[in-house]
Amino acid sequence: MAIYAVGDIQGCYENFCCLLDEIKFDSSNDTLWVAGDLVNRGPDSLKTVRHIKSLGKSARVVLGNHDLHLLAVARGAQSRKRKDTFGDILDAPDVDELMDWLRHQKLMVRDKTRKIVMTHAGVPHIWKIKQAKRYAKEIETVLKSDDCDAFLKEMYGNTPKMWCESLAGMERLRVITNYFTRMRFIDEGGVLDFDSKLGPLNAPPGYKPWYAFTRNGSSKIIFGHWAALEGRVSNPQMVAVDTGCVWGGKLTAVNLETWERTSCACNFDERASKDNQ
Ligand SMILES: Nc1ncnc2c1ncn2[C@@H]1O[C@H](COP(=O)(O)OP(=O)(O)OP(=O)(O)OP(=O)(O)OC[C@H]2O[C@@H](n3cnc4c(N)ncnc43)[C@H](O)[C@@H]2O)[C@@H](O)[C@H]1O
Repeated sequence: MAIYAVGDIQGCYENFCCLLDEIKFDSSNDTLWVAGDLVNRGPDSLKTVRHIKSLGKSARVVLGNHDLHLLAVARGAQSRKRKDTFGDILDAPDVDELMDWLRHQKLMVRDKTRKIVMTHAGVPHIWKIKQAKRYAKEIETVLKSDDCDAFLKEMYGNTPKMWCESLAGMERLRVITNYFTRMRFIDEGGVLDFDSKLGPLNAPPGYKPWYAFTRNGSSKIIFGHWAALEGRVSNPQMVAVDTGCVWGGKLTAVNLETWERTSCACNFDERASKDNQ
């Protein structure tokens, strides 16, 4: 009865299968926490989503920025970008079923007994875990509702850059989405930076990696999103699981009881494939 967390798969289906074999994942006994960005940039988004969906209750999934972007494109709220590689999903006969499943996934999952939470990008120090769970629910609720398309259309953008409890409507939903799915560097007051995607030593002046701020409480936070971290963070309370599979790195699973890491080297490099075009 093991629990594993896996980082950004981004359509690297072969590596995903290799990793499941490597950890001897048994869906009738084990649980897989999937830290978001199931799709895009990699070669097999369709197979990846179908497989994770087929795991049923054995998989607990949070949505990443690429998953939300796929939903927006599939539902006609946004146009497809040149670099998007999820055309296999858009053309699939079961696209509606898959997208319906996707929009019913979470922004944050929590195991209160084990004191573990997972979101795609992290949880800012300005929010307590209980508060964050409430904000995640606001997005989950709108995704499942008839307002889903209106939300996906207005979701894009970098403003507001900072949380304020009095925010309402789309501004509130957009900033919550950005903390959960796009955050890397923030400042003491919680202002988000959207420019730097490099490693933690490249913080813009006045900013730090979100996980470097002290937070109260003992919950461990599992997150993906930030490939340049290569799965390493300075704070033992945080567990980074994006090891840049789609960028020529590895796909990693972390056992959430023993904290042992298992990785499969990638056989696809998005950067190399771009260079060869
Ligand atoms: N509310 C919203 N507003 C706006 N857009 C929204 C949105 N919601 C969803 N989106 C969508 O989000 C998508 C992402 O946009 P982008 O931000 O353009 O996507 P990206 O560069 O591929 O970043 P990614 O999120 O994949 O991060 P990663 O760390 O893996 O990769 C980042 C970089 O790190 C580099 N990298 C990887 N490994 C590294 C390493 N080991 N060392 C250094 N750099 C590394 C890579 O080369 C890469 O350039 C777009 O489709 C956009 O439409």
